[in-house]
Amino acid sequence: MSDVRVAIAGASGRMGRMLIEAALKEEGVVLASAFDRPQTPFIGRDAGEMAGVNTGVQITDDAAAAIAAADCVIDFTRPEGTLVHLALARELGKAVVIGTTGFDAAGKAAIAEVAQQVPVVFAPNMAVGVNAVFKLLEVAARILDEGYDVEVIEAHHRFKVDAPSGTALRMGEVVARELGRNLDACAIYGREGYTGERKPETIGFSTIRGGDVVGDHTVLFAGLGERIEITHKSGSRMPYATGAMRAARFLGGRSSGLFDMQDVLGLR
Ligand SMILES: NC(=O)C1=CN([C@@H]2O[C@H](COP(=O)(O)OP(=O)(O)OC[C@H]3O[C@@H](n4cnc5c(N)ncnc54)[C@H](OP(=O)(O)O)[C@@H]3O)[C@@H](O)[C@H]2O)C=CC1
Ligand SMILES: O=C(O)C1=N[C@H](C(=O)O)C[C@H](O)C1
Repeated sequence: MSDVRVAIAGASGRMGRMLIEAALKEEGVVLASAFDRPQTPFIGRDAGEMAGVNTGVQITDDAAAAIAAADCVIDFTRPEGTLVHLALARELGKAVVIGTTGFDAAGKAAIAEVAQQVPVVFAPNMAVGVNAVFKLLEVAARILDEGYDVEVIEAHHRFKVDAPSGTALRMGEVVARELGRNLDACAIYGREGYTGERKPETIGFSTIRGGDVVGDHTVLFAGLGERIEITHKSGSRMPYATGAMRAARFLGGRSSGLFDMQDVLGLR
């Protein structure tokens, strides 16, 4: 199979930098372009500068030209930016890997619609370990289907803008699906004041924000007399970035369709 030429959106962001580094290392992937918003001070600088590498690819503020130069755009930015880049990818007939979290229902519907015309991987967490945890949660929920309260706890760095994390929400969705519940109806996002006793069918979410925590997620199944905790801790952003490269390679040769990392990793 031929190399996949990737365009990195949000090139100077935390994930953008990591994605550039991963693209330079990953076999079968070529860094075609990198772009960011016009106001960032990194426009015109070499995409590898922050990793101490000269790539010959300059960060541009011309998203359309950057996407046109690639087979696949990899986007970890913000929902509003991703939707603009997605529309450009559709016009230009390019594949899209979306790692951005925090979409509302309309944003998710827009992604599904574009995926009818171009291939898209859309996943809140591209790390292999987290995707393994999604499978472990299916098994745990099937076994612990009665008498256990489900709580999802996540911690991230102080700069994160959405809560709960996309990963925490997906964990809640996975467990709710296995338990035959609808997450929209049973989720409790934080508690305060006189809450009354916990309702057994609820799935609670707790969010911690602080310092430079890369990303920790725990799903707690709490029964009377025992507790089971399934935890994933990220020590680096590189597993997200290498997962995104796998996703870009997975899309090579596909003409349309909406996929997630479970598809990419063959875990479906
Ligand atoms: N799926 C996964 O595996 C992972 C997903 N994420 C998600 O990726 C996203 C980015 O995270 P992170 O890298 O930490 O964020 P950063 O804020 O560090 O980077 C975001 C980048 O996108 C740019 N940007 C912001 N708003 C827009 C916009 N409206 N249009 C175009 N570009 C924009 C920023 O530019 P500027 O600096 O000018 O604001 C910046 O370069 C988040 O949604 C996060 O939850 C993160 C890690 C893993
Ligand atoms: O913003 C982050 O940093 C992360 N965001 C993703 C999420 O919202 O789940 C993935 C990871 O937890 C890091």
